[in-house]
Amino acid sequence: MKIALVAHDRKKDTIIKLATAYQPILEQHELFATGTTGLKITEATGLNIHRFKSGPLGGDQQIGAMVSENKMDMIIFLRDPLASQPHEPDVNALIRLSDVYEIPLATNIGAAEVLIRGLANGFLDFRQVVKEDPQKPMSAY
Ligand SMILES: O=C(CO)COP(=O)(O)O
Repeated sequence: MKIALVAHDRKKDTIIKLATAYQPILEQHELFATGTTGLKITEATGLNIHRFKSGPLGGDQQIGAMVSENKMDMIIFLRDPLASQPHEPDVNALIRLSDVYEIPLATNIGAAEVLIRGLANGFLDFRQVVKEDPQKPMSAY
């Protein structure tokens, strides 16, 4: 599965802890991240991560482009709910597109843990079926 990891600055420590705790699961998948998030996770864990641009420089949109092609299977996006972001429209666009394509997306650590455990237990296997027709959102089936 293709998994995106993104965290705003005050959530970086949290996503590093998450990636460290679930490294044995995550390393079995293809990982993507926005620039700084990916760098910090790789430094802390050694996980192999494809890094896009930093979020404010377009990284969220790059992940969104993969979603729009139905090429992303799960997104962990630890948003900071207490700080405004200069690229708020990009953040909202990524979340909206994930809803369009029905991509499982967690915006906090509690939901992220459930998703990762679900991933390990095959709950995301439906994504293989969806990807057979990359133009079709899940709801079209
Ligand atoms: O801003 C972000 C997501 O909106 C994250 O970007 P960085 O991982 O580059 O800090």
